[in-house]
Amino acid sequence: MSKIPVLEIFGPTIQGEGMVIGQKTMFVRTAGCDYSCAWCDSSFTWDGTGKEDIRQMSANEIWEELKALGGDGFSFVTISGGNPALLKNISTFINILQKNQIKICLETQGSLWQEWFYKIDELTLSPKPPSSGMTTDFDRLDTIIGNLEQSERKQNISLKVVIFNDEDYQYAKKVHFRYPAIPFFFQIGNDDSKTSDDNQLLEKLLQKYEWLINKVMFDDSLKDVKVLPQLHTYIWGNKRAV
Ligand SMILES: C[S@@+](CC[C@H](N)C(=O)[O-])C[C@H]1O[C@@H](n2cnc3c(N)ncnc32)[C@H](O)[C@@H]1O
Ligand SMILES: Nc1nc2[nH]cc(C(=O)O)c2c(=O)[nH]1
Ligand code: SF4
Ligand SMILES: [Mg+2]
Repeated sequence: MSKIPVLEIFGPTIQGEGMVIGQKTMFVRTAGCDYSCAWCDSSFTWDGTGKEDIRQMSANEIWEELKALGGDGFSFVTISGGNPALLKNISTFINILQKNQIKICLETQGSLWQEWFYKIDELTLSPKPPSSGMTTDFDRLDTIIGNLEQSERKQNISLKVVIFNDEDYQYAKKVHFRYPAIPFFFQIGNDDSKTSDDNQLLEKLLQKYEWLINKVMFDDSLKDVKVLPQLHTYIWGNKRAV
């Protein structure tokens, strides 16, 4: 059976971001990304620094490890990366989760399509703003969102754009107005994702969160949007695998 490159399996924890923030979940983090965002908080998945920790695992081995870690205490698994959408064979893992009545959440930037997206219960598309240094291929994103909308999966997807500055904010608005029917989340960016000084980080993130809330509050062109922090960083700072 074909293998999946896995960097982290952890949980139970809470989903710290986006459409199901607060949800109790297990996490599976795959290796490899087709992007290289300037501020990526999981750059060990693609910059070579996590290379030694990559495990080539079968879908069944991942499932067994999730059960060993989470026991009977979970019904939700979040797949993130890197970009899990690089991996066609995740479908075998998804089938195992579905067979076991586990709800599935996926984090991806929306640069690549996979047929197994149809099986994701909470699919977060997170196109990247200018500060990332990446360029969004909007034709690709149109195709992904179009496919899911046509298959009546609209209620299973959301858009989440990370904001570091005014230019990112303008980009986020452009994305929201392009897909007005898709639930939209602004997420505050963490520009210090390596520090271990939790108190200083928290203070900084709270200030930035307030800055972003104020922008949205006084922006009449934005009505039906949500503004969120990365909740897990407020609790555990930049700690990995939480
Ligand atoms: C590490 S990425 C992995 C999934 C996928 N590659 C993506 O970017 O959507 C998971 C989420 O973390 C967000 N993220 C990455 N670095 C961040 C940072 N420094 N501050 C806030 N959010 C960040 C991404 O935008 C994405 O929504
Ligand atoms: N608790 C927690 N919530 C998260 N939401 C998205 C994450 C990610 O790195 O994709 C993440 C993560 O790493 N931890
Ligand atoms: S797309 Fe996601 S994993 Fe890839 S570099 Fe950007 S934030 Fe990191
Ligand atoms: Mg993260």
